[in-house]
Amino acid sequence: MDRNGLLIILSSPSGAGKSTLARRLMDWDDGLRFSVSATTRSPRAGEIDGHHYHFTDSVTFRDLVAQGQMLEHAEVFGNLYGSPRGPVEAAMREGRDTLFDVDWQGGQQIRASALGRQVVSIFVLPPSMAELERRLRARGQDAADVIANRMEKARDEISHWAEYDYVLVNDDLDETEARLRTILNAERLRRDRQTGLGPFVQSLMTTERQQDDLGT
Ligand SMILES: Nc1nc2c(ncn2[C@@H]2O[C@H](COP(=O)(O)OP(=O)(O)O)[C@@H](O)[C@H]2O)c(=O)[nH]1
Ligand SMILES: Nc1ncnc2c1ncn2[C@@H]1O[C@H](COP(=O)(O)OP(=O)(O)O)[C@@H](O)[C@H]1O
Repeated sequence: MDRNGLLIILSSPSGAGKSTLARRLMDWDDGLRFSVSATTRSPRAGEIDGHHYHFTDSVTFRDLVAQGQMLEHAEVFGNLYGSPRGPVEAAMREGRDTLFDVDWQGGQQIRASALGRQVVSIFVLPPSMAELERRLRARGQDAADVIANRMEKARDEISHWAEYDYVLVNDDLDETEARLRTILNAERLRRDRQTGLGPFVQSLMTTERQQDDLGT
């Protein structure tokens, strides 16, 4: 395929809504591939191994890193997280766009490696810190100390907002999803302009020249 797959990075402080938004984007567009991360964190209730994350132990995780099998990796909230390289490279060969749910460290590493591809990075902000905490509690997945730790780290994550191409305040979920779709549609047009339109434009210009040659 001659189309270049986009690398789409979604980051936010924990609880701002990026997993929810990522899921909605995947439901909207079945051409998009989600990069399933590996992590040493324990599964939450309802999380499926191989779907939400590849759950693993730290020895295995470090082996994968040593073998160069991680496109990027980082320690977040005391656990290791990383994006396996193989599925991303396969998606790129197929010309498919890949969506990453990673923290700011992952974002920086993907931008730096980039695999020669167009990178689109999006940072999601909560409408307020009080609403962020309310969402973490309402999610009902984490113990009080885990939530406190995530709130403490939220400002560090937010401090990296300016490194991103787009910054969205996730107040109304439908509205934020609509904005994400707009971003994806526009970035795909930009990609097609760069990679797919050259021969077409060339053919238009050649047609015109042939008409000139016939004196029309
Ligand atoms: N660098 C990096 N960060 C990741 C990866 N997967 C998840 N994260 C980040 O790790 C943080 C914690 O993720 P998680 O434990 O699922 O908690 P949640 O964000 O509150 O749902 C989030 O900021 C994720 O974006 C990854 O593969 N690499
Ligand atoms: N715009 C929104 N308004 C209200 N609740 C939201 C919104 N976006 C997400 N949520 C809820 O907030 C909680 C945290 O969202 P989640 O997607 O798990 O965040 P993250 O992946 O960034 O940690 C979930 O319970 C989710 O349903």
